[in-house]
Amino acid sequence: MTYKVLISDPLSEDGIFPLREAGDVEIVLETDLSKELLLERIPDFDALLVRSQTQVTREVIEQAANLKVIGRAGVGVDNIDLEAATENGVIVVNAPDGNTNSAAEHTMAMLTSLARKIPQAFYALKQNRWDRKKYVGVELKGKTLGIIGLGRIGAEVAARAKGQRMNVIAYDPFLTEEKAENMGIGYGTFAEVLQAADFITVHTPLLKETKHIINKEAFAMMKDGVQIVNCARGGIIDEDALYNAIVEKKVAGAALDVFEQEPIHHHKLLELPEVIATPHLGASTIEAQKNVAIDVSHDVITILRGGLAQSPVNIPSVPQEVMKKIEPYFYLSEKLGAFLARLGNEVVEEIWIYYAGDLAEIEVTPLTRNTVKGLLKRHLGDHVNTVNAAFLAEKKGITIHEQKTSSTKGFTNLLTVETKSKSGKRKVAGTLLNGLGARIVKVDHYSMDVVPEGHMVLIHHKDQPGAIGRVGSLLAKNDVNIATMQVGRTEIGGDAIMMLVIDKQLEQHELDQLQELTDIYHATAVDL
Ligand SMILES: NC(=O)c1ccc[n+]([C@@H]2O[C@H](COP(=O)([O-])OP(=O)(O)OC[C@H]3O[C@@H](n4cnc5c(N)ncnc54)[C@H](O)[C@@H]3O)[C@@H](O)[C@H]2O)c1
Ligand SMILES: O=C(O)[C@H](O)COP(=O)(O)O
Repeated sequence: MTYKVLISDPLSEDGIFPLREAGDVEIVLETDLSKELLLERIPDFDALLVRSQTQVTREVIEQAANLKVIGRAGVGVDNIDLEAATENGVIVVNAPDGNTNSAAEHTMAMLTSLARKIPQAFYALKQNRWDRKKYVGVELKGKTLGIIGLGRIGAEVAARAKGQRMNVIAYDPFLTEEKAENMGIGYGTFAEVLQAADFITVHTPLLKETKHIINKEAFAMMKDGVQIVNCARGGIIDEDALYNAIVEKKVAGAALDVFEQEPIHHHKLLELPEVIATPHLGASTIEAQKNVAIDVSHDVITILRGGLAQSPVNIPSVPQEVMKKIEPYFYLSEKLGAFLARLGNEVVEEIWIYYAGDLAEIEVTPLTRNTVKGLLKRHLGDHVNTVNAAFLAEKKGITIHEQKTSSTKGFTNLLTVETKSKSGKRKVAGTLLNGLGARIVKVDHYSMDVVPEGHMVLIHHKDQPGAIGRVGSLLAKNDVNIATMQVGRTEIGGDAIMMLVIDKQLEQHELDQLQELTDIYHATAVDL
């Protein structure tokens, strides 16, 4: 199988070597695609790799019939419609660490340039103006830097600003006084940081809650002559409010790497001499581009080959050590879900997934999603995956319960899946036998020992002499070879089940014939 990967923004050639070296990946490099061309091309691709330029809208995602993964070689995913990706089962991955250092260094470069008016002085010099009086700056030493958003980049900026002997004060919803103290910086509320700072730098993502957090009211709280840096996202600062605050001399200067609409043309903020700017260059270093391209390429290949991503954005990430523990149960969980889906045609209303033994000791949410995926796939097809399984179940009105129990029934690990529909409950349980792989060990209240794969027939019958023979003869007459057979009963002469593994898929008329046999109540074909 060859996976087709479209790279639609410029990515480091040195960084995409994992894709180049993969024998099962075909890369198509087409940057600067118009919206129309992207829509035309996208249905052919299994993966899309972007930076911040390509707008991966709902329309693009819905058009992308084969798309499994969108890789963002960088941090911000505001150019990707995450909701649409999740709904359509497309995994989004990013490279959150690879450009942190570059973005922090760029912020410091902007801060220093702002304080010393370096770009303005350089521009004057280029125009043959030797103007030493006009470009007198201020020192950073002893000034207070207010940081809004103390994540990866904010924290790196804080460390560097301390090196410049600045006082640092920060606000972040996850920052406590104690944490700030350990980092050797001050802690403040949003308002306190704005009030205390000589320079303010923002390092939050652009979210509903952070859109225009630096607005008219925020500027009013700041010191007169404050200087602002934004190397995070346009839209965190209200550009109109910033423009007015500069014109009114409330703000002495601003350094902007990002804008509300990019790319910008003839932006009014650039007409102000107090504003310096770069065209979204925070992550534009050889090192950062190589790092993010490597990280995202690895994740994209892993996902295409059915593995779990290191940095997923629209599904919770699973730490490596947890992944190692749950991976062996992945196959079993999906097969149990799929088995139950084929047991009946009733509308499932609720699903319970019980984890016992070794399974009760580990993080099981990914297994729950995988079980639900197995269950939904019968009717929803390959469109269902671990990203959208829970979402689709909810849409279909299925409530999912996940529970850890101590009831192992003598197994070292036991995964039990139960569904409830109007006509009652159905149950299947499975285990992973050391060295022998997955087994179904219970169907409803009957004990079993069956490998969950291939073509199976589950037959409910009356425990009577001859019932098994009649089934065997009929299948033989239809040239159906039986690979294995298991029989379970509750009491002698009572209800019983046969579970047959056969070498071919049964036709409907063969199933009908089985059901017509004496003492046979019902036969269900389960093809896994
Ligand atoms: N200019 C560039 O080229 C460039 C490069 C890399 C990253 N970025 C951008 O920089 C920003 C930060 O990236 P990061 O990797 O540090 O992200 P991060 O997720 O590590 O940190 C973001 C922090 O913002 C905090 N936050 C969220 N809402 C907040 C609020 N209302 N007030 C205060 N803090 C809030 C979060 O708690 C988190 O700690 C992102 O917007 C990212 O897209 C830009
Ligand atoms: O969010 C990011 O990683 C930065 O804004 C970098 O964006 P870019 O990859 O388009 O330079």
